[in-house]
Amino acid sequence: MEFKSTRDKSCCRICSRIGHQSLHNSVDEALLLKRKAEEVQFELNGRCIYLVGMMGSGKSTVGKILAEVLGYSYFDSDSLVEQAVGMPSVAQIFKVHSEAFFRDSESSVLRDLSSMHRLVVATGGGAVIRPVNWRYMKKGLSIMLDVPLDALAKRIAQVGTASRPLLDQPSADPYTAVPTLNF
Ligand SMILES: Nc1ncnc2c1ncn2[C@@H]1O[C@H](COP(=O)(O)OP(=O)(O)OP(=O)(O)O)[C@@H](O)[C@H]1O
Ligand SMILES: O=C(O)C1=C[C@@H](O)[C@@H](O)[C@H](O)C1
Repeated sequence: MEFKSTRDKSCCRICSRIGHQSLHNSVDEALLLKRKAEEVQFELNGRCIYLVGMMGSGKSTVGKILAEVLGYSYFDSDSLVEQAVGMPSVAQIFKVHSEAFFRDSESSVLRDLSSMHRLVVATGGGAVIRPVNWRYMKKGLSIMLDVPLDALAKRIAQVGTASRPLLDQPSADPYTAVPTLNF
């Protein structure tokens, strides 16, 4: 695969509006990730990749890049649960049913995925708390995205906590709530 340099004049005109350094950092990170994926492609031998990590740790962002480079299909397990339950959001599933109901459905989704090949799966932030989920994920390769809590809180604060059932409490702001989650 050929990588086109983005450090040309038109790129920098865009950067001058949205923050040159941060855009170049994310381009560099994506490029590095693509190169690493190419390196491990043949050793994977079709095994699935499960991305685990706290909410906002970058599982979807990284997962889509990995899937594209590896020629894998990308799935988000939260979205699959929403489809299976027939509800538009995790927040609604928690509210109408319960977290336990959501977790049961999440385990069924992971069980079904575990019999497949050539998938990159972005798991839900809380998928790691159930041992049975690890039994399913062990059939592939699991990768933890370990992001410092203050960076996570900053990312979550940028989009708000309304769609985040575990953080959407009257007293909770992400800077104090994220470190209290027991994952
Ligand atoms: N390496 C990174 N550096 C800075 N910001 C990032 C990085 N990766 C992702 N982000 C940003 O963090 C936010 C969350 O990313 P993303 O949706 O990929 O996380 P996630 O782990 O899939 O979240 P969730 O599990 O809650 O769905 C997004 O706004 C994304 O642009
Ligand atoms: O958005 C949220 O608040 C959550 C979504 C799912 O990933 C869950 O796994 C997580 O525990 C909470």
